[in-house]
Order: sequence, then C-alpha cells, then structure tokens
Amino acid sequence: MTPASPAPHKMSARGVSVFYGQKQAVKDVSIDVDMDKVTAFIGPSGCGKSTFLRTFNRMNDTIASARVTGEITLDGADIYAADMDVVQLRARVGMVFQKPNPFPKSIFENVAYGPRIHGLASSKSDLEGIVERSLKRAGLWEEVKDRLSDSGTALSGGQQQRLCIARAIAVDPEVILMDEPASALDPIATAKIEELIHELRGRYAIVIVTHNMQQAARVSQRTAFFHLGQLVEYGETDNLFTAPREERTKDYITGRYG
Ligand SMILES: Nc1ncnc2c1ncn2[C@@H]1O[C@H](COP(=O)(O)OP(=O)(O)OP(=O)(O)O)[C@@H](O)[C@H]1O
Repeated sequence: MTPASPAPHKMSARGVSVFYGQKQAVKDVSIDVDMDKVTAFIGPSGCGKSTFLRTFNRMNDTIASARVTGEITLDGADIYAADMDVVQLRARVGMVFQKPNPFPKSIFENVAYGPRIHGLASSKSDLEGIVERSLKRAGLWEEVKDRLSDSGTALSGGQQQRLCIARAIAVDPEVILMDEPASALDPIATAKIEELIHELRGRYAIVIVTHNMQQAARVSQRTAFFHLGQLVEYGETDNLFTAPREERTKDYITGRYG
C-alpha cells in the first residue's frame, strides 16, 4: 500500500525576495502555511516580517517601489499570476493591521460592506445573518448587538480591532494575516485578541507577525524567526523556543539582541 500523500499546504512561498527600489528587504524565503494552524513571524525590528507577510495577499502591490520575486501559491495556484483577481485574493486572504482601522461608518456597515461588494448575501436578512455570525465569531456581538448603527470608530481600541477581525471574517476568508494585531492595545484587550486567535484557529490558516515572543509562544503552533531579511529558522513553536537549532535564534530568544 502506498502511504497517503500529505495534505497540500494552504499557502506556500518559494524563493521569495522583496525589494524596495535597490534595497532588498526579504531574501529568498520559502515557507508553507497550513489550515488549522497559527504561524507566528518573529524577529527584530526591520527584519522584513511585515514586508513578507504582505506578499501573501499582494499588499505590496500598493507600494510603488516594492518588487516581489519568487512564487507564492494559494491552494497550489500562483497568486502573482497575471489572471489572478486581486480583490478576490484579498477576500480569500484577509488582513488585520497593527492599528485598528474601521471605516467611518456604522458597526453594521463595517461588517456588511465586504459581503455586499462580493455579492455574498441574497437578501437583507441574509446579510444581517452574516453580520451577526461574523461579530459573534469575532467575540464582539454581545457588546454591540444593541448599537449596530453606532459608528465603528466610537468603539474602544480592542473592540475596533475585533470589529476589523469581524470585517475580515465576513467575506469568508481561508487565510487571515495579522500584522501585530495587539501591539496598540492594552493587556486586557490583548488577552481578548489572543483568546480569539485560539478560537479562530480551527477554521482558518492564521499568520501573525508579532514583536512579542511570549505572544508568539502563547498563540502559535509554528514559529518562523527572521533576521536581516532571511528566514533563519521555522518549526514547531515549542521546539523553536526550547531547543532552537540555530545560534541566531537562540541569541534572539534569550534576549541577546533585538
Ligand atoms: N514602504 C517602504 N519603502 C522602503 N523601505 C521599506 C518600506 N517598508 C519597509 N521598508 C524597509 O524594509 C525593511 C523591512 O521592514 P519591515 O517593516 O518589513 O520589517 P519588520 O520586521 O516588520 O519591522 P517592524 O517589526 O519594525 O515592523 C526595513 O529596513 C524597512 O525600513
């Protein structure tokens, strides 16, 4: 009997480099990201974590000087192919930013906007159902269900970030990219976001950039350590923090630099 082939990776990067003009920010990085897992990107400031994360849904396209080489696939399809619909790609690979950035619209509209432009709801009640389900999944429903028409920007920072997560979830993504999603939040709001990441893990592939090693250890199953644009080490989070293979990883996690 031939052994079953391993499950295909949700996303794979092969030999990815990113340049800003002449400057190379990401150097020949290859990595796989899987469903049901949280992957953390850690490393000192400026090592290219955010730049690399943004290649996964082509957010670098919005920066005129940025150039990406190598290959990134989603379910085996090259996301940089000429016929890739980038709007569709960003619905499948959603993103949550460091600073919560709700639209200056109502809580309801923040979540309803994506499903509406992507034609995901067949009726008003269908749309209301999507909004409720997304807010529930983002752990915000109980706090906002009686004031859905209030402005999203009037919420607390932590609530705004959960609203942004609800907005990403509403279009039914497969992958969620989070770029330091809790670094602008207080410890209680941070704990809520971390709890939420745990709850979301079963449904999506999640990739999180974090400055905070304790946070990476708490929320992720896999960790990638970056230094000077290179991927130094990638492995199971427990192993990486307890028995790093590379000297540079060891120096970083023991606080010798960074
Ligand atoms: N829009 C840009 N134009 C030019 N250079 C950039 C741009 N964005 C980032 N860089 C440079 O690319 C390198 C990697 O930056 P990036 O933000 O990806 O690192 P990072 O590891 O996420 O850092 P941090 O943790 O501080 O956010 C840095 O040297 C940075 O100055």
